[in-house]
Amino acid sequence: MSTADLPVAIVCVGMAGSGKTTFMQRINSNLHSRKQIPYVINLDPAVRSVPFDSNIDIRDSVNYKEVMRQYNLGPNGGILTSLNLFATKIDQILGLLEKRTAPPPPPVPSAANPTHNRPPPQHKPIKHILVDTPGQIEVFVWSASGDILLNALASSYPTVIAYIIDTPRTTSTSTFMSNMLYACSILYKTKLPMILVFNKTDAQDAAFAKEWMTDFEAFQAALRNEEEGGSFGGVEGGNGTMGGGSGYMGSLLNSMSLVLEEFYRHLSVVGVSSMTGDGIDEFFDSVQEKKEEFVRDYQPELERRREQREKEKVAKREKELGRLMKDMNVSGSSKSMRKAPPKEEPETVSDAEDMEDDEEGGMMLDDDEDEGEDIDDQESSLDHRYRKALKDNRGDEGGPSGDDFSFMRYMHKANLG
Ligand SMILES: Nc1nc2c(ncn2[C@@H]2O[C@H](COP(=O)(O)OP(=O)(O)OP(=O)(O)O)[C@@H](O)[C@H]2O)c(=O)[nH]1
Repeated sequence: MSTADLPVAIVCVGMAGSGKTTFMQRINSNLHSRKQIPYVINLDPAVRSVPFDSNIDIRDSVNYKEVMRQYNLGPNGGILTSLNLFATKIDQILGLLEKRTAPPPPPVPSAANPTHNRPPPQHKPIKHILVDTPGQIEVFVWSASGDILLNALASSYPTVIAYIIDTPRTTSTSTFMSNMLYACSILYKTKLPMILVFNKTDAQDAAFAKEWMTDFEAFQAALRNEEEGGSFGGVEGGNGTMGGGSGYMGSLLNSMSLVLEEFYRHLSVVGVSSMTGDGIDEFFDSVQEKKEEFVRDYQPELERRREQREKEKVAKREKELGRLMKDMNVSGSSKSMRKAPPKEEPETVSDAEDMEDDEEGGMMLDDDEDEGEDIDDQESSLDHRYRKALKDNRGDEGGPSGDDFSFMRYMHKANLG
C-alpha cells in the first residue's frame, strides 16, 4: 500500500477544558455518519468516561489509580507513569493497527465452485485513526513515552496534530499569544504537520484569530486598543499596567507576533464548534491537505532518520560483538552469532474489541499468555526506547533535536518555494 493510501492518524492535543473530548466525539460521529468508521485510541488514563467507543483504551491496560497508589504519585506523575507503562505495548498496538488497516484480502475460490472466486468479505478500509491525549499537554508531548508513541505512529502512518484551542478564552492579545507559543513549541517538539482548531465558535467567532494570524497590523491595532482601553492582559476594566502593559509586555507581544508570522504560514487554521458540528467539513479538508504535506515533506525526512538510526544500531551491534569476541578471546567468523531467529510478534493489547473481562486491581490489566514469555524482551526493548527517547530529548547525536532540525530545513525550503 502506498503511503498516500494509508489511513491518516489525527492526534488531538489541547489544554484541559479546550473541548478535546467533545471535538473527538464530533469528528468520530461525523465519520460514522459518512460510513467511514475510524479507529479510535484513547491515551488519557485519567479520564472517567469517554462519550465514544475506543478500539484501544489505555485504561484497559493500565489502572491509573493503582499506579498512583503503588508509586505514591500525584495526578500528573500517575498519568506519566501510566503512559510509560502503556508505551511498553507499542509494538502490539502497531501490530493491531497494521492488521486493521491492511487492504482487503484477495478473492478466494469457494469450495463449492473452485473455479469461481468468492467475493471478498465486506471490509471497509479504515481511513482515520483518532487519538485522544491527556489534557496535561506537557505530560504527553514532553515525555519519553509520548515521544515513543508519536514516533511509532508517525513512522507507520501519515500523522497530523490537531491542536484544540478554547476560542472564547483566547480573545485577548496576551492569551492568544500564549496559546500560539504553546502551539509553536508542540510543533517544534513533534515535528509533525499541525492544524489549529479554534473550538467553540458557537460561543465566539474565530475570525479575529484568523485575522491576527494573517495581518500583523490587525494584531498590533488590537494590542493598542487593549492598552488604551485598559483591558490589556484580558482584564476588562484593568488599569492597563498588567505586566507593564504600557511598555515591556506590549512591545514583547508586538515582536512575538512578527516572529511568529513565519510559523503561522505552515499551519492550517479552522474554526469549529464541537457542539453544533459547524466547521467540521473544513477540518477534514485540512486533514487531507496536511496528510499530503506529511507524505511530501515529512515522510522523506522520517525515513532518512529511520535509516540513519538503523545504520547506527547495526554499527553499534557490530562494535559490541567485536568487543565481546575480544573478551571471550574467540577467533573465527562471528556471522553465526549475528542473526537471531526472528521472533513472533505478540498479538493482543488493550484492544477494547478483543478484550475479555479484565482483572481489576493490578497496574497492568491486560496480561495474556504470550506476555510472560516476552517480558524480558519487552523490558529490554523498553529500556532501549527510554534511553533513545531520553537521548533524543537531550539533543544527542541522532535525536530529533540534534542535527535533525528537519522541520526547520523544511520551513526554510518552503519559505524559498
Ligand atoms: N459552547 C461550546 N462548549 C463546548 C464546545 N466544545 C466543548 N465545550 C464545553 O467545554 C467543556 C470542556 O469540554 P471537554 O470536551 O470535556 O474538554 P477536554 O479538553 O476534553 O477537557 P479535559 O478532559 O479536561 O482535557 C465542556 O463543558 C464542554 O461542554 C463547543 O464547541 N461549544
